[in-house]
Amino acid sequence: MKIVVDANVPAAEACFETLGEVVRLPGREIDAAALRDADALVVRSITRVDRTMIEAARRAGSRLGFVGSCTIGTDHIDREALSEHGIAFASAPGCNAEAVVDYVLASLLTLAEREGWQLASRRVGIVGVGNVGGRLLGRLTAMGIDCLACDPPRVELQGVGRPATAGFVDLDTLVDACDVICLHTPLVRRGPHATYHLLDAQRISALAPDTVLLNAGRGDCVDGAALRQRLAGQADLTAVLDVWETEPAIDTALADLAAIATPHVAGYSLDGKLRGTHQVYHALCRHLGLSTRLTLEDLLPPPAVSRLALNAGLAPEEALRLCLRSVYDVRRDHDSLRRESRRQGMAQGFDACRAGYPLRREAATLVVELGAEAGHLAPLLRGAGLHVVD
Ligand SMILES: NC(=O)c1ccc[n+]([C@@H]2O[C@H](COP(=O)([O-])OP(=O)(O)OC[C@H]3O[C@@H](n4cnc5c(N)ncnc54)[C@H](O)[C@@H]3O)[C@@H](O)[C@H]2O)c1
Ligand SMILES: O=C(O)[C@H](O)[C@H](O)COP(=O)(O)O
Repeated sequence: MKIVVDANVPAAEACFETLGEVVRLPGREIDAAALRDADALVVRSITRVDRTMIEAARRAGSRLGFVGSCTIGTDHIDREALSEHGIAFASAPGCNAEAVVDYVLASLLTLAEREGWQLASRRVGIVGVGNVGGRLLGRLTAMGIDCLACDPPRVELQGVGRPATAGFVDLDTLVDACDVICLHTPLVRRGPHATYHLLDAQRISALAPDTVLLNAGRGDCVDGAALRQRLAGQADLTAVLDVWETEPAIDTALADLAAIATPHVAGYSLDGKLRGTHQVYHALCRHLGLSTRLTLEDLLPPPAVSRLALNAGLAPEEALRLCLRSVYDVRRDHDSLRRESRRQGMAQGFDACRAGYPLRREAATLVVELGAEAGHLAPLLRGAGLHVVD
């Protein structure tokens, strides 16, 4: 059994060599020829597994029977074509959702520090309330932050056994009423809830001055040219962009105008990536009728920083910023994209930052000890997802 695996999939040998021969290839170079004698393909989101590729592989005699994507997003996969060719598919729902929420909190706390405001004074609008948006809503609400949510497909599906959507609003209401807008929608090109350019030129021009717009869903959900125009012309918005149109050759002018610009790494915690690999390994074992031998715990090392002790003297948001930065500092990712895109050009710099991504863990891996005088920090820190012990 031959399994072709994207070179950026961590722990691929540990997982997939228990099932067959593993062949590693750069994700952007995996094509039909690479699949000629493959039984399974394991990718992340940069390999386009489309009809042309699948049909060319089949014409070349490929016996490909399984495709797995170790990611949440699946817009790079033509699932209809896979199913027509009898190829099983699995993705990794929710795998890196906690990491994306860490990214959002780290970004908002960084902006608040830079611009001199408090997160507690802002109303946050969340668009797309699935694994990522739902966790974000949960953490922000637990932190006492005022939130609005928008998810029309979820509202349509509500009923027995589905999470409540009472209080959800439509997108224009959310855009009107929120100081911070966080996009966590998948890329859907067609249909009643299409998200392609969900934030189009009209909605971008309707954003109130001082709005923070954060996109960690998919780049195509925002009209990048319209956003660039607004940022260049009025300079009254703050953009936090992790995802972009035309990655990795993204709009350099837009990246320069964004307050925080990162190379599609919001979900790049080690925990999130390994969870993605493990979910796909699990699915491939099931597909082959085999039992799994490895648990996620077998793959995860202990965190480099696991404990922090806080005493009196820190304001609540300052304490939270300090704790989150000890697990993840978004400024490092922003700086490395600036540096590498200048050094190597945007497309190569973008991919280099991702391929050489430093070790990052999730907020939940940090234990925060609070001294007797710091007990009042507990609700905010716990709400933000940290493991607090008094
Ligand atoms: N930047 C990153 O590193 C990163 C990491 C993980 C996921 N993502 C992206 O974020 C997306 C969301 O992730 P998730 O795990 O929450 O997915 P999910 O499928 O659990 O949730 C997506 C939610 O968006 C909603 N939605 C769909 N169309 C909508 C619309 N028109 N308006 C409002 N809401 C809409 C869905 O109903 C669903 O509740 C993924 O599809 C992926 O593209 C990016
Ligand atoms: O969809 C996802 O899970 C995320 O966008 C994920 O972080 C993508 O990672 P990549 O495929 O870019 O390595």
